[in-house]
Amino acid sequence: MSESRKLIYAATAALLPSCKNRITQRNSKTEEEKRVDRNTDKANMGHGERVRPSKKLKFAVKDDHRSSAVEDENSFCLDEGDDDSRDGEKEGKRRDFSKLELKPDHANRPLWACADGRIFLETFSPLYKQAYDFLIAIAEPVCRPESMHEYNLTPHSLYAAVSVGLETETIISVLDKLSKTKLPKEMIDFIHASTANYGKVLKKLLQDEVIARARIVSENVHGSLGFTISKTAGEVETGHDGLLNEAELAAAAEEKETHAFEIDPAQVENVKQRCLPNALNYPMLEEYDFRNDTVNPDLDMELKPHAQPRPYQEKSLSKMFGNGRARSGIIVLPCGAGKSLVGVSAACRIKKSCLCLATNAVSVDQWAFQFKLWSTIRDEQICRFTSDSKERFHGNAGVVVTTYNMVAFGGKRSEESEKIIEEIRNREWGLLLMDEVHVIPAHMFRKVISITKSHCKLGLTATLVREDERITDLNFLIGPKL
Ligand SMILES: Nc1ncnc2c1ncn2[C@@H]1O[C@H](COP(=O)(O)OP(=O)(O)OP(=O)(O)O)[C@@H](O)[C@H]1O
Repeated sequence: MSESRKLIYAATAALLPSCKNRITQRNSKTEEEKRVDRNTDKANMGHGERVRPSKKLKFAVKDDHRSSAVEDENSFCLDEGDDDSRDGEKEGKRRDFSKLELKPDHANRPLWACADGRIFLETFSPLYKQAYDFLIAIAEPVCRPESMHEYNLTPHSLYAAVSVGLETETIISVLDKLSKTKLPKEMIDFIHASTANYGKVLKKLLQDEVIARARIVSENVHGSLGFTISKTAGEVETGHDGLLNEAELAAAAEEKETHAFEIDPAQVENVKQRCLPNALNYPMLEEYDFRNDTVNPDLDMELKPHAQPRPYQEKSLSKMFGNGRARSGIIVLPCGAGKSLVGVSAACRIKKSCLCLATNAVSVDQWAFQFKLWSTIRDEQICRFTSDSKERFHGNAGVVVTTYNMVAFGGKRSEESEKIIEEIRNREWGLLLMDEVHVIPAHMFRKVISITKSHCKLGLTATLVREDERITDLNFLIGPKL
């Protein structure tokens, strides 16, 4: 794999409840988006009920994770031995806000910020929209009854925030401005702990034997530590700029230096594992510097003029492409919100070969149709690979749409299928586009990820709620929620 693979590390301290097993869902206030929200409420949230995973599910996932290690161990979630009355008592304490110190003008402010990292947003506040945009950038949505929505600060949500250019102090000061109460010290400490080491950990990582061995030393490096150094302008997600003063904006937009080193593609999974909370505890983002990838041929494909991503689709894409590279991760949009256009837009920006994985042959046809509908891809550049359609694209680069099963299948294949799967295995894919990631078990991800070589992985889903215990950590296998 070429040198364009970049790994960006962010230090976090896992002190707060994990984002695992929580619903994440977009919200918006336009009429069109409200319609979409209603669909999602029905589909995912049991008509507006609070949706936390069942205890059974939580335990199953915990067990499943014993070796792959995720932040659940640091979670404030209730212990397995708790009975219902203790659950109720603890929940009661968690919901007791009487100790929070109200600011005099609290009525004008939309947020309640709690010491345990939970944040509640009043949906009737005039500042709702700005606060919503800001919270989506820094926290995980948990649930959204009609008048009060709940969010949670997590290590992953905070490292995603700093990695798109938000400064630690900006996060704290905007939260403070929006909060009805003085920000709890525990929350401030947590934000510092989760973000302080962002971008400063490469040296530390290289002290680890596994990671040091995985490193490829390139000639084009500077400085005694041998990192490649590049400069990018920090970016602030649009939508909450109005809440920041000029100094904060300037700080957030300041030019940033990125230090990087390359690792052996065969070692990617090992390096990721070393960075998990049970080892070095530096959760990782994976980025693809597609503009500087001269090894893989370009795919001549643009969005058609009628393809105009909606603001929330654009927002998801800007999180993925925020710093000029393509960041691996998961985009969560409600049913019917247009995930296909988001996927096609991502492929059109990267302009390299794209492998699109769907759950069944009908979806494969729909994805092939969506590529042709929204992009200028030529018929001979896109093909379907299912048990009924064994197509191959012409030229150096193209899009293959297939199913998870077709790629992961371990049994005997027809000669024709064998040739196609060989091509899929041998090619470097600019983008691995994965539909419906919430229903795909972890072992299937691991298999398709190990069989295929992709620079950027984008998962699409309407919900991150775990459907059953087969699904382990999507953050680890694909990337964080974007
Ligand atoms: N920006 C847009 N402009 C116009 N139409 C759009 C846009 N985005 C999506 N659509 C349309 O909205 C409909 C739903 O899109 P799509 O099937 O991609 O949704 P989805 O998020 O994949 O839904 P599901 O989760 O149900 O599969 C489609 O008819 C699509 O053409």
